[in-house]
Amino acid sequence: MKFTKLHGLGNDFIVIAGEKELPAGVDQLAIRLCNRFFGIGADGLVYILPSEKADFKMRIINSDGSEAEQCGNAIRCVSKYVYDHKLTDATEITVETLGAGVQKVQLNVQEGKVATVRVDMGQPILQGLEVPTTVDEAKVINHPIEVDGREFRFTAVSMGNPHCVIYVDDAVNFDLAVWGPKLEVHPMFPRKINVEFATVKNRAFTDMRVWERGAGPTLACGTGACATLVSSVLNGLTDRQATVSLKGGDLFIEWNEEDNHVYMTGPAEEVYQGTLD
Ligand SMILES: N[C@H](CCC[C@H](N)C(=O)O)C(=O)O
Repeated sequence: MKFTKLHGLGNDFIVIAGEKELPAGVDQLAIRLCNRFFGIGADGLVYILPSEKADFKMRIINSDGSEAEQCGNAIRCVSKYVYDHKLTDATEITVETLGAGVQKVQLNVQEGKVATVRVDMGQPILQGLEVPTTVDEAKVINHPIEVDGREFRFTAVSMGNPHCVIYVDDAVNFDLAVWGPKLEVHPMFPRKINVEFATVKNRAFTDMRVWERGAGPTLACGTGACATLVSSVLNGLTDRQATVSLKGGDLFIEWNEEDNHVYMTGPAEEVYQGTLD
């Protein structure tokens, strides 16, 4: 089986194209292949599949074997793959995902290869029960949550997959490995949750570090960056366009007031191709 290793700001994926559907036992395959010592090593396993509604369909399996509804960095990697490997020559394509339906994607090509990608990530979902959380409010903003005797305040945003954004004094040095896993599985989040710790530097720039559901501490999270921007606007902390700076690099996020869609712009890179017996 052929695969291609790609990443978006260090959030890395094993990409497999050419299958008609997910193989049986894909959860166990993802766990095995994503293992950084006994496998290829990645944050997730991504399939490019045929779609009846879009040019391509993307399915993403986290390194713990759980399937996610959406993945911002992976959709940029998939978009780069299909252009660079000549599955399309269009620079505007559509990709179908479980969590956001058919998404428009713009490819910025430099010297014949995709350099950056601008993705329409769709409309954020803010109703508490739809994110989902156990909080039945139209918007869950700065809501208290206690874990191991410490109280945090979170804002809940779904981009098709669930996120809770928490503002801290120093996100870059925050103890992500202690608090991330505790919040990921908190009973307030029925389908677990991706946890973003953010520090707003000014109205156009936010530091953010992420503990991902099903993958742990990744270098970047595209949907998490979108959730962070939406949360920061809801909390009156940033404008509707801002840079979200992650450990692996920066993403430019816009929450358009006219169409209520969130747009994410960032890079995608191919590392190598391989084959598995
Ligand atoms: N771990 C996430 C999926 C990957 C999202 C992230 N890698 C991104 O770039 O959006 C979840 O279970 O919802």
